Amino acid sequence: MFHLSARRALALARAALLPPVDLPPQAERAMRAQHDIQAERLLPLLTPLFGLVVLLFSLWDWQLDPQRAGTALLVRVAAVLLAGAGYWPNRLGWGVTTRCTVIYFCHAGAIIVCAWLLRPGLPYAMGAIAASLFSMSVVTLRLRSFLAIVAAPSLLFVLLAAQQLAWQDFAACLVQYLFALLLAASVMLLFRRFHQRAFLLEQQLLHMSHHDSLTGACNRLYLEQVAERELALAQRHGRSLAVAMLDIDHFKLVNDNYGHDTGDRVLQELVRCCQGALREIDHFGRLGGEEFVCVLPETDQAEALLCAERLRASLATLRMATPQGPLRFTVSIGVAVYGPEHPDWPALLKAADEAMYRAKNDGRNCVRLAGEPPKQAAATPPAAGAGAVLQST
Ligand SMILES: Nc1nc2c(ncn2[C@@H]2O[C@H](COP(=O)(O)OP(=O)(O)OP(=O)(O)O)[C@@H](O)[C@H]2O)c(=O)[nH]1
Repeated sequence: MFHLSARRALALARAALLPPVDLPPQAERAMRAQHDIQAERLLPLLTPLFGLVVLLFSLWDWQLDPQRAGTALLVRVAAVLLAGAGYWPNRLGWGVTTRCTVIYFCHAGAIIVCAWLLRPGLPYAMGAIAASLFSMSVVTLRLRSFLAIVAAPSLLFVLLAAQQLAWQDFAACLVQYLFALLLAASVMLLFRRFHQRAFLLEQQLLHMSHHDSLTGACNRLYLEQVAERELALAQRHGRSLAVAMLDIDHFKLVNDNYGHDTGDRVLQELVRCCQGALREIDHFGRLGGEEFVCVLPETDQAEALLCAERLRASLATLRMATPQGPLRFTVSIGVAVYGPEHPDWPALLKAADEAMYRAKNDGRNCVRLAGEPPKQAAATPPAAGAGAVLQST
């Protein structure tokens, strides 16, 4: 039994000594915003809990000092009513810290004032006053906010204790209060550290579930979600949207002639190059194998063809060093533009796929547009030497 407790204490101490998590500022802001949302949801649920606590305190008041219990009850009820402004979202747009400051000031203030009013005095309520500090150590992840929340009730406590107590009792209460404050602040910092770790882990898991582990491009599932969202936005705002499907030409030959490792490097290099060539608002994902898709929001047909051609040309000029010498590869691209002929994601993807296969049939290393009449001039003429797309040079 003792052994278990010692191990637990050791684990706790080790957790407390965990090095701080170095979250980038943007992730730190996202974590705080996520925590604020959770805390905001929690606040209305606390109303019945604090209501019950007030009721129990009032019963205790009658037990301690029946003569002044009525006045104390009035103080407690007034505090509950005032605290209501913090429990529910209001039109003033108060943030979580402000709402917690109001709630804590009303409740802790009521405990302090009632203890001061009742005959046993403040030392009897030290346990409740100290315990109330800990409830605030989980509602914020910022030390500054925590100190701002507890500042006013702490000042009230010090003033009333100084007025009521003899010097020695005042000093003893102050030491207890400061000790509780220090512990509550440490709990808050520890809670923040655990929260940071959990957030970091969540972000890593999210990234893993959204991205292809080999290339780092979005995976099929995530790309579909993103594309559906972009399509809904395009539909709603009457904006254009295009999709380009890329397929590496004769990729099987790369694997057969250069090995799978080099094949993998080709896929990674393609993703790096395409991501570098696309805009921030574009999305690039791997459908599977050597097939990739670009979702291009706010892009019309002419822009999409230009973008696809730019990708094709920059990939065709890449030279990859391999043990067998430099390797170049090309891609065939099919472009489809959102419109009545392809009104949703599956239709758009199918159209881009068909256009891509037309590019393959037209000799590879070229761009084709969905819905383009077969006899019409090609959007991009097949590049020189497109028949033998994969070459060692
Ligand atoms: N190295 C590597 N190869 C892959 C991966 N996924 C699929 N492949 C290979 O990609 C090749 C695709 O070959 P095919 O579907 O015949 O297409 P292709 O050779 O590119 O021919 P075309 O598309 O007609 O130009 C297969 O040899 C697969 O094994 C991967 O993650 N890494």
